[in-house]
Amino acid sequence: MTTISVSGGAFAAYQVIVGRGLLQQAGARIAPLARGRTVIITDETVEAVHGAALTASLAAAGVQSRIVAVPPGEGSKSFAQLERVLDRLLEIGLDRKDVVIALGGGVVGDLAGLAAALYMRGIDFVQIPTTLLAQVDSSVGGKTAIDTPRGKNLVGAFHQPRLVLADIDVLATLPARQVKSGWAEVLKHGLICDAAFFDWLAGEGAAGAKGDPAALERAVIRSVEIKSAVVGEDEKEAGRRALLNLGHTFGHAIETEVGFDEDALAHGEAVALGCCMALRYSAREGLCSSQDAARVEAVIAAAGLPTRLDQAGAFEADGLLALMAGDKKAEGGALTLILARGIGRAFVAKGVDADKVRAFLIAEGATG
Ligand SMILES: NC(=O)c1ccc[n+]([C@@H]2O[C@H](COP(=O)([O-])OP(=O)(O)OC[C@H]3O[C@@H](n4cnc5c(N)ncnc54)[C@H](O)[C@@H]3O)[C@@H](O)[C@H]2O)c1
Ligand SMILES: O=C(O)C(=O)C[C@@H](O)[C@H](O)[C@H](O)COP(=O)(O)O
Ligand SMILES: [Zn+2]
Repeated sequence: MTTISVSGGAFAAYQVIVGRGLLQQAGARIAPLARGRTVIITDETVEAVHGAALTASLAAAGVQSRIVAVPPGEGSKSFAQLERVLDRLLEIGLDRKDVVIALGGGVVGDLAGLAAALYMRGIDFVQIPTTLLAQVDSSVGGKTAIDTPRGKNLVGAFHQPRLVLADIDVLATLPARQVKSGWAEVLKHGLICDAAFFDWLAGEGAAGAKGDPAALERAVIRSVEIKSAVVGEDEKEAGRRALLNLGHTFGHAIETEVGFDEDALAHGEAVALGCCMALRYSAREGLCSSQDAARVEAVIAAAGLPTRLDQAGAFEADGLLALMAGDKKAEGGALTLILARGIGRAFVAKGVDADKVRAFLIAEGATG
């Protein structure tokens, strides 16, 4: 069992606990936070697989719980599901002392976190992430959001959880494609600031992408260490936190163009492709070596993730560029990209020349 503390800035410090068998201990760990009732927000798939274990654990610790389940998938990060969840919380009659528990992947965490941020102007919530992606990334740091047809995560709030329980055992039921998708965000953390971690992920640690629990546990711990240090320094993305967006300016635009259809392209797959594009753009601009860009592509491909635009579909350069200009990091219409001087050496590039990006997108296979 490893405990990582997330602290800094204006938010109350909290613990991320990573280990095995944590779902069964969840009731005892949540009981000190839950002065009244809890509502578990989950999706229908996760409810069927892990809902009973959580409710039993809460009941054994004397904590009352109700379940609100949304349909699985990115489509639930919507105004419609947010309204439905908030209405259910009102119907159940939660008060400000009660606690929301997000049991699920990044979709559930982002939606439940936003509902908790809005409900009575903000109540406590606990994250129990059940996908690799949610354990290494979305459950930590307090970004909550829904999508709109105009772009990813454009409506949201910063609302930090009170506790995160990352149980490696729950990943045993995760489909292989979802493990790989989460692996993309793990690789991203190495690419941002830890070349030695990236080397391990590319070698011995690569077993994690195939579901090896020991490799997964190490990958979750190191990812949470990296992410929590960044969030502690810069909760609201005034500066350094934007590094966590490596691969996302390209990736989010591509996800939006495919209509948030995760059967076509899951978030982690878009991030994998986006990281390859960010490294290739960096190499094209002479910022990093083409060998580094090629190595990143090879490692990402070996993990079974997409590396080339045509693997995600057919795109128009201007459509992608318009979405990138509407990204939350853009300032006064000027593009911000996360680029790299090498593996483990990402940096925030502001005021990136849109004409150069357009030419790059065409070179990547988008139509002009
Ligand atoms: N807030 C953040 O900082 C942050 C960070 C990264 C990603 N995200 C967001 O996270 C979302 C993607 O999250 P995701 O990849 O976890 O997808 P997801 O939440 O849609 O989960 C993927 C699928 O796995 C199923 N599932 C979840 N846990 C399972 C388990 N243990 N066993 C079997 N099936 C299980 C779900 O029902 C779903 O069908 C995107 O919307 C992305 O924008 C947010
Ligand atoms: O926590 C962050 O900060 C991140 O950028 C992590 C990303 O992996 C995640 O997908 C996040 O939701 C993207 O944030 P956004 O601000 O670009 O919507
Ligand atoms: Zn992401």
